Amino acid sequence: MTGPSEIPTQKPLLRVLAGETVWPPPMWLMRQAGRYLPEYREVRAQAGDFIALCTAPDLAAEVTIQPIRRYGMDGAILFSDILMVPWAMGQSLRFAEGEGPMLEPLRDAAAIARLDPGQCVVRAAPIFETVRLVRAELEAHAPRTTLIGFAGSPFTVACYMVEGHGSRDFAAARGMAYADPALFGRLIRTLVEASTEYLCAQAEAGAEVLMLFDSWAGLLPPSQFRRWVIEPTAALVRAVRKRLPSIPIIGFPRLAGVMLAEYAQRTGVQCLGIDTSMDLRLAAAAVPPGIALQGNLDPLSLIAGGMALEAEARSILAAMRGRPFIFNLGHGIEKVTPPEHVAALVRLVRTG
Ligand SMILES: Cc1c2[nH]c(c1CCC(=O)O)Cc1[nH]c(c(CCC(=O)O)c1C)Cc1[nH]c(c(CCC(=O)O)c1C)Cc1[nH]c(c(C)c1CCC(=O)O)C2
Repeated sequence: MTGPSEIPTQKPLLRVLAGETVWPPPMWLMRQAGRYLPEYREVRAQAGDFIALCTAPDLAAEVTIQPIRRYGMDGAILFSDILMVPWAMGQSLRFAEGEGPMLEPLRDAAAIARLDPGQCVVRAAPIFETVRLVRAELEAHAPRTTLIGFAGSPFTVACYMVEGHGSRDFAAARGMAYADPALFGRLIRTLVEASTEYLCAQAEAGAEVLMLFDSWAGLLPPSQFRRWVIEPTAALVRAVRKRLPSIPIIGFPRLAGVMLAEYAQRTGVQCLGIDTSMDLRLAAAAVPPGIALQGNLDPLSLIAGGMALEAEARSILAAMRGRPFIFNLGHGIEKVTPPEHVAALVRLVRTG
């Protein structure tokens, strides 16, 4: 006899995160809502700037759903940005056309002390409303699609907060971590605290999975990687789990290389996002077998389409057959990607 609590969830992405092998694998694409879609550009123009779009629940919910409507993806990722946490703690932020994000850089103790982590979930309230709207829409029209909430990992978000903008090496942030580890540590702890509340609020509003984007983890040598990536991520995962014991968490420590195994063993995540540089078979051999993998098609192959795309996608499927796996890109989709190439990829993956 199977009681109601033992009936397995039917959502393929949640089954994989529970450690099951599902084939063909569930799929979604990082940055699947974005400028390569004409329907996104239309809503974006209507919203005005990017922050206005992230904080307008109707519009943010609409763009979150667009790739589900068009492609029937197994995962819908909340439309927002990792820099909404610093914004919600009071750091000034704007997205300048062609320049990416611009923040008022945090360079000293006074600037870090002015951050208000307690304000984070208050100012981010419209984002949780977006989560509620998307979840209701998915339950009504796409009941097999899983809603993914997210935050940046403390280290990557701290990189932008200290530097004030994107960078190839985040020298100011990494320099602070060496020169004044107590100060950098205070910023990291503030981010762990605010991100815990922020992620729990997304889950309470209806997010079924949480993902941590650590785009710049790979900049750190091993000792620093343990201190600023593994330890804060483990603390964040523990704090979220204390409140929400069963929520699956995907960690994405981009360019972690050989540190991936230690990240998998020590952070407590159920699934690892794998970047384009990593061999999937080596990643699978390096991590505990119950941990699902997600990735790692090169977004450039999706721009090219045709035989190049087909060969890359098939080699990923061959490497991952027989283990818990979620098909994805290894990095966000590029804005020049032809939408019909995404459709071709979905057809290919769906036929396994
Ligand atoms: C580092 C980082 C950021 N944001 C994010 C990361 C981690 C992943 C990565 O490494 O790419 C994560 C992110 N950003 C966005 C999402 C939404 C969900 C999704 O579809 O994946 C997610 C999960 C929307 C966005 N975030 C941003 C856009 C483009 C804004 C626009 O439409 O003008 C989108 C759709 C802006 C953004 N936001 C950020 C940058 C560097 C930029 C500028 C780059 C660009 O312009 O493409 C910070």
